[in-house]
Amino acid sequence: MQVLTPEMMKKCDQATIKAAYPEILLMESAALATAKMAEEIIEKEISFEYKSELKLSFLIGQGNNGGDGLAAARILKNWGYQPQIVLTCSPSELSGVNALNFKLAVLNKIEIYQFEQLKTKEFISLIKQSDLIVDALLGTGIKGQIRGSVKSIITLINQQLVKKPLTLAVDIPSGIIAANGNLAGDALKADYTVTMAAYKRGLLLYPGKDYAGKIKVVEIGIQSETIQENSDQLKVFNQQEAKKSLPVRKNNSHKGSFGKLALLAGSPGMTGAPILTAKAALKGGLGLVYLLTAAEIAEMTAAQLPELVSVALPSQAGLIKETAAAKILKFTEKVDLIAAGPGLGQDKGVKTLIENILKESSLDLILDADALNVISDLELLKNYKGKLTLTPHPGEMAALTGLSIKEINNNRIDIARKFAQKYQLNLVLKGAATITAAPDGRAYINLSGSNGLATAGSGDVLTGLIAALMAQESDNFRAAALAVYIHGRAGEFAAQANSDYAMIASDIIANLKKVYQELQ
Ligand SMILES: NC(=O)C1=CN([C@@H]2O[C@H](COP(=O)(O)OP(=O)(O)OC[C@H]3O[C@@H](n4cnc5c(N)ncnc54)[C@H](O)[C@@H]3O)[C@@H](O)[C@H]2O)[C@@H](O)CC1
Ligand SMILES: Nc1ncnc2c1ncn2[C@@H]1O[C@H](COP(=O)(O)OP(=O)(O)O)[C@@H](O)[C@H]1O
Ligand SMILES: [K+]
Repeated sequence: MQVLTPEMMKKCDQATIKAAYPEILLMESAALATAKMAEEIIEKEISFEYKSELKLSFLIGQGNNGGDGLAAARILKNWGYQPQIVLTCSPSELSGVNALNFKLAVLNKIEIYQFEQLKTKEFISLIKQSDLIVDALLGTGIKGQIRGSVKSIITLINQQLVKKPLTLAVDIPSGIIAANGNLAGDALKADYTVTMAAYKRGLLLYPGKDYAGKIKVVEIGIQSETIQENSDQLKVFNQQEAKKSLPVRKNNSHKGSFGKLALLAGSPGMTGAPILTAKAALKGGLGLVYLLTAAEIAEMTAAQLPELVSVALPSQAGLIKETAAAKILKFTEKVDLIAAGPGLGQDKGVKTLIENILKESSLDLILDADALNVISDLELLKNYKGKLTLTPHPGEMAALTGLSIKEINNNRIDIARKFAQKYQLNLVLKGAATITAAPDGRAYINLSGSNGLATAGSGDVLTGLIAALMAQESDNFRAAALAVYIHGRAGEFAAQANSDYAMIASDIIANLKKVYQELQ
């Protein structure tokens, strides 16, 4: 499912209206979907005897988001509810379809208040008594910081209410910038968001994602072709996408059919990282892992994971020597892909080693952690003969690009995509709302995961999973995106069993089986 910017959404609306779909009808569809969602929430969350006893408060802004709210209030009134409306402007300031929907609300005898004419105490009391707030103050048309009555309403609710009533946001929580998920000063937190036609970027990026609650995308009459034509190949990776992408395992197979991985990882003091990566790769369905590691720890790592084949490499002070490059390259002739980085350590030797692999190999190659940290010549990435995948967290991405971590997180979608296209590689930009970007411009925002994944070794597990899925699926980009999804979903299961606080990276691996069972 597509993810749009406000400009793309506007183009979709305009194209639909131009193709003979009257604007009022589009708004009515949005309103009907909103009313249905409100009713679903009421039935699920509130116990009541009569619909008419429920207090449904609609906060209405001056634009089309407010228009959606006005029409939804009227539909719910017709279904037997008693909605009330708080308007942020005077009725004379409404125009077009919004003015028409206001007239219809009046005709349907809905109780209407103008915010400016209410005393603060009256407004607070009205909100406090509400069973459900429908937030139709601002949608994708927000410009600048919140101001005027809209700002007063959001500030009053956020500052004066200890417990906010259940809230349904129309299209996007008011105050969240649809283009990037940032706050326009402040925003109204929702428990649910009903969003029209497609996801908006701001619903999936932080802090916006924290304000959106449970999101439902509803169809309002905009054709999927119109959305395709006016979007930019950015999609969500959700369970549906994961089910579609899960590689089919052949029965007539042997361990070679599911891939042989050369994992270049580990150093004394960081013996856990290669084990986590290797274990995740095997548990992810890969056939065979060779751990190529510093001589000092080869035996010890092999003892930790009996399924592993450990290969000792010449080392100096615990770090693999650059002279090991020839041995590694020779060894990799018998594998299908290479993953390098977890716990590898960093020095001049490691840097030369990674550079040599980039110059000489043509296998599928995944670079993570220390293997990323030692890269200084980005041209080596561009010129790599095989298919390359990088898995930086924002700190590593900052080092690669010269941008700050803040800049990366503020614009993670576009930065990841540009980098992937410029250097012709797959890029997994990790962190909450992980982006997977392909060399050809495709990109996914991952929807699974929880803050429990922010734990030591979690990234090592992801690298193993990416290797496992790449070995089983021919489209490396899709494999990486699927691995990110599976990692996140296993993290959700791990958090259910242990809590976000008490889960560790091994718990992610332990829960992979549940994800595979769910997806099969
Ligand atoms: N035909 C369409 O374009 C459709 C639009 N839809 C709805 O319309 C919304 C977009 O409508 P609009 O483009 O009218 O924009 P909005 O309704 O999101 O916001 C524009 C209004 O908010 C005010 N405003 C903007 N920034 C503000 C700020 N920082 N502080 C206070 N007030 C501010 C403006 O003065 C204007 O009145 C969507 O989110 C969706 O809910 C849906 O009904 C589907 C059809
Ligand atoms: N708050 C969060 N929500 C969801 N996923 C997260 C969060 N924080 C981290 N992650 C995920 O956890 C993993 C952490 O990887 P990384 O930063 O490399 O950690 P480490 O080096 O400790 O293994 C990544 O997949 C990242 O996307
Ligand atoms: K809204």
